Amino acid sequence: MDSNEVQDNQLMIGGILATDLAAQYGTALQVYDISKVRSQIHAFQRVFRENDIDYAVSYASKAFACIAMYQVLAQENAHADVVSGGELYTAIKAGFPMDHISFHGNNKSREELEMAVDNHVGVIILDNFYEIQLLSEVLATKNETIDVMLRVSPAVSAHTHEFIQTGQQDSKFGFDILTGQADEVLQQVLKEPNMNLVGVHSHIGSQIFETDGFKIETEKLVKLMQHWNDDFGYMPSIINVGGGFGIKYTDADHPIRPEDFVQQILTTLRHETESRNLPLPAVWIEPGRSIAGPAGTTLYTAGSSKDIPEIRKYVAVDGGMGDNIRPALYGADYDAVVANDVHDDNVELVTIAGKYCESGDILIKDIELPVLHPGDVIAVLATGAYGYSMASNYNLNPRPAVVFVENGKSQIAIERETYADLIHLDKKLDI
Ligand SMILES: Cc1ncc(COP(=O)(O)O)c(C=O)c1O
Ligand SMILES: N[C@@H](CCCC[NH3+])C(=O)O
Repeated sequence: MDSNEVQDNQLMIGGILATDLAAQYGTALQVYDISKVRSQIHAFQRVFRENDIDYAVSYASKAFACIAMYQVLAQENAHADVVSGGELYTAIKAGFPMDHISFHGNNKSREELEMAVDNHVGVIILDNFYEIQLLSEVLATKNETIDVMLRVSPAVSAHTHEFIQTGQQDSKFGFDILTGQADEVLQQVLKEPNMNLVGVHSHIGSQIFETDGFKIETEKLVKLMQHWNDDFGYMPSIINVGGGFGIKYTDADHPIRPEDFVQQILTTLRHETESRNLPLPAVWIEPGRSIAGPAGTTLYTAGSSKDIPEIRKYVAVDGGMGDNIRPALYGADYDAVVANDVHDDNVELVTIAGKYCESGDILIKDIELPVLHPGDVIAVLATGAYGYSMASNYNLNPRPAVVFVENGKSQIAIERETYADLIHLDKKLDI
């Protein structure tokens, strides 16, 4: 952990004592140090500028989105990709510039497409043939035109958990290159009178540590550009390489910096386009985890414990799989500190369990922490991506509050759900 974040053995987040945040807002609490969000966006933007390549840093909303997050993204001139009417609605309510939105999804509904067209989103990323038919009808009815990209599946198997691989040939996303679907869709879309094809998209997966997959992906996209130009007279002006840059969760992870993945992609792109005598396209990226993940910390309060001699000591916290499903879903590992006692020689091996009625509700298995007492604040680190955004109300537990901190100031971004919120859609039976 960054030593600047510890003062007098106390964890600081964005210049504020974590224990003060816990006391002020309660736990479980999702905290974002917004300066980290900003600086990662800047780092991505800098790489493009240094390489003199036209770009968009399009944050993948699915990692974590709320009105305040879209406001920060807009302040930093980032784009955003949305994958649902709900994400689009939230961006609209935040006043996010619609021309900076890319609309993704492998089964967009007619209503979602109408919403995207009515709000003039920047680009719709087409994923399947049915969607083209729907969008074509929507555009004709409304007499509108829109920019589109084609999502292709490049047959790159990234080295990551199989649940979060997406670029392999056997994937539900995008048009397959190898079987000729990508060529077929290209010809179809070029004939669509109301669609303006601006580029090609692919995404190979998430939490990737090796650069090889991105290099192969870029080579394949350039090869596809050349093939489309030679055989169909179409040259994409944008290639969107998706996201997936891996981050450090524990000391076992040794990722390169997220912006260094982009440098590798740009170096490959320049080499490939020059050797084929092709124009350099603009490059769009869609980082989610690398922007939101390291900026997030979840604060919990330690409660009960159960010591099974010679077997394991469990310490339970006031959250768990409802606010972070990743350990249960992917076997994901996290690191944690005791916010009110970061460095202490008196440590013990414990397992941090959640409060949900599920044996698999374990946040961290076997971690050495200073001896815990009820009331201690445990901070689980790097929880900013796919934590709150995948949260549930399992066991009818309210979802935590989300707080943004920066330069010593904190502000609620999402209120803690109340019990009343939990039942606000319920109807009493009258039969
Ligand atoms: C199409 C697309 N773009 C971007 C992302 C963001 O990926 P990550 O959060 O790993 O950067 C995802 C998620 O895997 C995705 O499916
Ligand atoms: N939810 C996944 C990533 C999903 C990526 C979406 N395409 C995770 O937590 O790692």
